[in-house]
Order: sequence, then structure tokens, then C-alpha cells
Amino acid sequence: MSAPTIPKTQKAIIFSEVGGKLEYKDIPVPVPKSNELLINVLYSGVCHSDLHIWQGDLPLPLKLPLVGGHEGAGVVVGMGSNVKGWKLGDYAGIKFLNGTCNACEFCEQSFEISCPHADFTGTVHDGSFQQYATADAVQAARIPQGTDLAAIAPLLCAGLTAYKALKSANMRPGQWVAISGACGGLGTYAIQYATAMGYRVLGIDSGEEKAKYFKTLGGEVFIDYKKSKDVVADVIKATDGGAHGVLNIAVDPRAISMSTKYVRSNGTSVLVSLPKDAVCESEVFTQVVKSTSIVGSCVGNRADTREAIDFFTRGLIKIPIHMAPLSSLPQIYDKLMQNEVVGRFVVDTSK
Ligand SMILES: NC(=O)c1ccc[n+]([C@@H]2O[C@H](COP(=O)([O-])OP(=O)(O)OC[C@H]3O[C@@H](n4cnc5c(N)ncnc54)[C@H](O)[C@@H]3O)[C@@H](O)[C@H]2O)c1
Ligand SMILES: [Zn+2]
Ligand SMILES: [Zn+2]
Repeated sequence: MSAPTIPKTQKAIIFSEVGGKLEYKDIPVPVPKSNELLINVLYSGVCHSDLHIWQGDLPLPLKLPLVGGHEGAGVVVGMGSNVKGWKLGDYAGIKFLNGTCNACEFCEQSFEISCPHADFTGTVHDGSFQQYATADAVQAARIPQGTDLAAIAPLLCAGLTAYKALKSANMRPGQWVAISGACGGLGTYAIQYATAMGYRVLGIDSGEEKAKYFKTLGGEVFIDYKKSKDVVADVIKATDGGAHGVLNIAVDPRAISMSTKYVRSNGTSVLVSLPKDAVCESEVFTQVVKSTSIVGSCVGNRADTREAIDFFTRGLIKIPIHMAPLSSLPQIYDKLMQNEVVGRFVVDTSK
């Protein structure tokens, strides 16, 4: 491929203060560092974490002004002098974990997210809500040529995180996974990964539309948390003793604490969602006698990314996405705040 013409400026959504105006405007195209790719981002998923970051919910350092977004899928159009193993025209994905040192004890053991030198997209590194973004060439996701880039964009956080959280629940095929927050972005991917991995899926969320959607994606039992009089009892009854694994995706600390009550003896409750200042309460006596585990799970490493993409490439993950122009991001944030998004929004950066 001959070198593409790279413009000097591009469209982006950028904000200058926490909770401040989300401006759709022209900003300079970034220049890749020696270790980085320059990716023409065509599509980006919109994660609830982007909303948390903009609202200042998470105790993370931020660069300001900031371009958010960490589910970018696009084409390599440039690269720094030290990049190996990539060529212009390759498909590449931008993830939350933008870059790592590859030398510390955590990187050495593939716990890349724990790298003390990690660089994070959409917090301290401008993200995928722009037409051109940079990503470390080692961490950037490799997307097979010919992939539908709009459809794969949400895999780079929602799909990857859901898949890794299921691995963290340490279950066997045939066992029950309860997905709390089953019909938002991460939840819908979790339903299909769980089904593909051989688990039985119980979903907790609310509303007729979400209940129907849950079944079309392969879910088995749906509990509407707004209608149920006792979610804990309902989960225990439906799973004949409690869920072997729980994925806490609902942005609600009460729902997270509840999971410690309906997880089965010897099962695992996985913490994924990040409600502001949340605390997970677990009764010590119950947890001790049931020998349950509560574990945190954050995105995934490069191997998890490759595996998550492989499920998609084999046609096992088919989530209908909502397409919208990048300029409509503020309206998408409004819908996320109201729990109105069924599945995932993907923005087209050309509009
Ligand atoms: N750990 C990680 O690596 C990681 C990665 C990505 C996102 N996240 C976090 O995961 C959370 C979910 O992200 P998302 O993009 O899927 O959000 P989303 O808004 O698309 O989905 C959340 C879903 O939870 C449902 N819900 C709300 N309250 C509920 C309750 N009490 N019980 C059951 N369901 C309830 C909503 O109706 C919605 O469908 C966010 O906090 C996000 O920051 C964590
Ligand atoms: Zn995310
Ligand atoms: Zn490291």
C-alpha cells in the first residue's frame, strides 16, 4: 500500500474540564511516537467507562483537554521508527490499555493491566473519539483483514472485558453464570461469550425490550430487578442453589453486594462495573461458610484480546449495534445515564 495522505487536522469530540462541554471540533492529527501506530479510526464503541471518566466518577489521573473513547477500530496509516510487525493498511484496534513497559514483573507474567508504567486510552492518552489516534504497537489489537470494523469495535473493551470476566469466574461448562446488568454493552457480549463457552445464562436487568433482547441472544432465565420482590431468592431458585459465577456489570453498588448472597457455595462473584465510590458488602460469616470468592477483573491482556477476537471471527459473537455519528456522543451519554441503551452504540467518526 502506498503511503496514505494524512491531513493536518481532523474531527474529534474533546472536553476541557470534567463534566464540561463535549465539543465536536477540528483538532490536530497526532504524531506517533517511535513505538506507536497512527490509526485512522473509522468506528468507536461508546463504553459506560467513557461516561464515568467524563463525569469524574473514577479516581484516575486525566489529561485535559481530553479525547475519550477506547473501543476504536481502524486502519494503520503511519507508524514510528521502532515499530515492528505492522504494515500500512493493516486493521488495528485501540483498547483501554494503550501501552505497557513489557519489562516489569506484571508485564512479565502477562498481568499487563497492572503495569505501573501503563498508558491508558481516554484518560491520559487521547482516545478513539477522533479520526486519527495513536496506540502502542505492542498493545494495539490485531484485527484480521476483511473484518467488519464497525461490528468489531465494541469487542475492544466490552467484548474483551466480558470474556476475561467469564474466565475470571472460573466455571465449568454446564454451570450457571448470573449476569447483573445483562442487556447493556458489556452484558450483551457476556451473554454470547458465556453461551459459546458452554455456560447457562441468567440475566438481571429491567424492561420488556431488554427481556426480549436477552432471549434472542441466547440467554435462558431473565429476572427483571424492578419487578422482582426478591432478586436473591429468584436467582437461587432459578439456578437451584445459586449461580456458580456472577458477572457484576450493573452500575449499582446494591446489586453488587446482592451478588455475594446469590453466588453458589464455592462460586465466584466477579467485580466489573465501576459505580462512583462503590463498596461491595459481603457478610463475613456467609462468605466463610460458603467459601465464595470475590474477584476484580479489568479488561484483559493481549492473549485475552486475541482469544476474544477469535470467537468473533468464528461467527460466535453477533451483537446488533446501534450506529450513530460521532457528533451525537452527548446524546448517547444521556441515554447511558438513563439505562436506555440496549446493547452497544458505535459512532462513525466521519460524521
Ligand atoms: N472492569 C473493566 O475492565 C470494565 C471495562 C469496561 C466497563 N466497565 C464498567 O462496567 C460498567 C458497565 O458498562 P457498560 O458499558 O456495559 O454499561 P451500560 O450502561 O451499557 O450497561 C449497564 C446495564 O446495567 C443495567 N442496570 C442498572 N442497574 C441495574 C441493577 N440494579 N440491576 C441489574 N441491572 C442494572 C442497565 O439497565 C444497563 O443495561 C460500567 O461501570 C463501566 O465503567 C468496567
Ligand atoms: Zn470500556
Ligand atoms: Zn510493565
